[in-house]
Amino acid sequence: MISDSQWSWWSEVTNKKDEFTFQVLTISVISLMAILWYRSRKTLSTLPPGPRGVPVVGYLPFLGANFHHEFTKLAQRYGPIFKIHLGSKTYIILNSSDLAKAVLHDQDDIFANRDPPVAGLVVSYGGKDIVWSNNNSYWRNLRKVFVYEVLSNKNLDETQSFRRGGVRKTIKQVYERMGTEVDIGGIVFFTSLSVITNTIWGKSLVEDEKNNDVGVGLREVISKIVELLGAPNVSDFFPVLTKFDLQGVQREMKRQWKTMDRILERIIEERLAIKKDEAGRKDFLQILLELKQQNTTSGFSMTEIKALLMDIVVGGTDTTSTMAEWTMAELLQNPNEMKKVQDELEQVIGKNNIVEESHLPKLRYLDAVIKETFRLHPPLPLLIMRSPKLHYIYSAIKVGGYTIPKGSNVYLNVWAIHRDPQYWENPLEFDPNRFLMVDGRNKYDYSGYNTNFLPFGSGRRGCPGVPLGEKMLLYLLASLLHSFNWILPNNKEHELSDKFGLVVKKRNSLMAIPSQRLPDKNLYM
Ligand code: HEM
Repeated sequence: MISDSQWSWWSEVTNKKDEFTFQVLTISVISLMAILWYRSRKTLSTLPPGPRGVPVVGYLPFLGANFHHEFTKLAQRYGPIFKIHLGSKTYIILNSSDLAKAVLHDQDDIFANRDPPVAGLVVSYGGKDIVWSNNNSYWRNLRKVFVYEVLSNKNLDETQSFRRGGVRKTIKQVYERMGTEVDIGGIVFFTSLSVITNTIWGKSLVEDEKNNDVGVGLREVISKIVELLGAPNVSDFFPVLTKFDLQGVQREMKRQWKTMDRILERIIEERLAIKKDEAGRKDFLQILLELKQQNTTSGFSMTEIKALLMDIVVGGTDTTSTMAEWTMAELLQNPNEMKKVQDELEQVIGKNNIVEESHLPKLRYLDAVIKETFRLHPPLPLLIMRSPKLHYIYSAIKVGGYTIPKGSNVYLNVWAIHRDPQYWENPLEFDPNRFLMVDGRNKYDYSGYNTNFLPFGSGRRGCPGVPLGEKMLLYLLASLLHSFNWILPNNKEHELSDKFGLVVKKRNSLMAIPSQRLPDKNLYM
């Protein structure tokens, strides 16, 4: 038998061991908690700086209506990257070319999601289009088809005559109004709409007599859609309030979407009723319907076709016409530049000829003027908001040495980058020479490869409509400037202030008076 005394050493050791284990455990837990606390503090301390707001609403009450100006002022105080709380959401605002590169190029895949506004979801059939889909296989497929099968060089060449029709019609209309004040925004909008709809479905709603009222209505619908997409909406800042639709944005967008949807359905139905061999030359709609019938992986459903058409009509019309208006406004403000552009047109095209798309690659100075206008007035000054992919953990995403908090949205302040004296000498001066070729090479194109200049964004979410947008803009402006001389009305002050929205426009419409420039009046018919 073993006596109690024999066991006492064991019980002593065990007790001591327990005590030891307990101590080790306690130290481990405390250390672990300290490490976690330190790490969480470290993470917090690496969040970008930013203005303090008030509880619940954050910085909302202090932010003026022109977001791009406000963000630029805040960047001057807090530096090129700052965070801001608006309602229940956190936004990270990037204001430098290096930071743009970090997001658009170095971590492009991570930052290629969207956080669609309520209005965006309504107009895109619940996020079924390219603009508002997340970075997933559905979006990749839709975008691939759009870029390679719809907007290919071959298709753009084949649809050239449709665009020509739209522009020639405008020249005739302006000719009939020579000597009177013309609303430049109005005419360039109708022309862009006519050119876009011509390119998509071969005939223009604006020109077609039978559909005249539809053409006029369409302008209102598109303008309203773009306005609603850019309107600050309480439901976007406080998603829990979405069902109450306090400002009625969702309700109004549904109304506009229904009108557009009816128009698109009618056009598709009309097209389907025509036998394939009677449809004539291929426009975008024909290409999409044929892709649908092919039943391949790139085949489309009818909803996807409508969502894509919506992207093209809404995404292509307002941006292009806004840019055409800004360019005309800058040229009227800078008569020397206007003269240089018109001299070039005379040299390349001649006064006894009209502009054709084949002339466009030779119009170097006009191209530089348009790029300089894009620099000073990027139509989407904050691009379209990006969101980091959801599965990235809290501390994984870093930009400029700061942590991008989970669930935050990222705005790229292109407006600030385009006016930053670090990249642009005398940034507020209108000087197209910055965009002229040096040693046969142009430092800037629309790809956004050089992140000092990003009017179309860049990377995998950059604008896929560049080839069409660029062509339309050059063709339309070259035609208006070659056919007419333009002066400002005496009684109106000419100023270049802007008004924020998804597409930033001139605050006051540009009015100008055209006069005949070409000797032969047949060149206007
Ligand atoms: C002057 C003309 C235009 C300008 C300034 C412009 C500008 C832009 C910008 C800044 C973006 C966002 C890029 C980003 O988030 O990085 C964008 C996206 C987009 N644009 Fe354009 N755009 C123009 C014309 C067009 C045209 C003509 C089309 C259609 C034919 C078009 C279709 C789209 C689409 C579908 C997207 C969404 C891309 C995506 O999310 O993957 N755009 N555009």
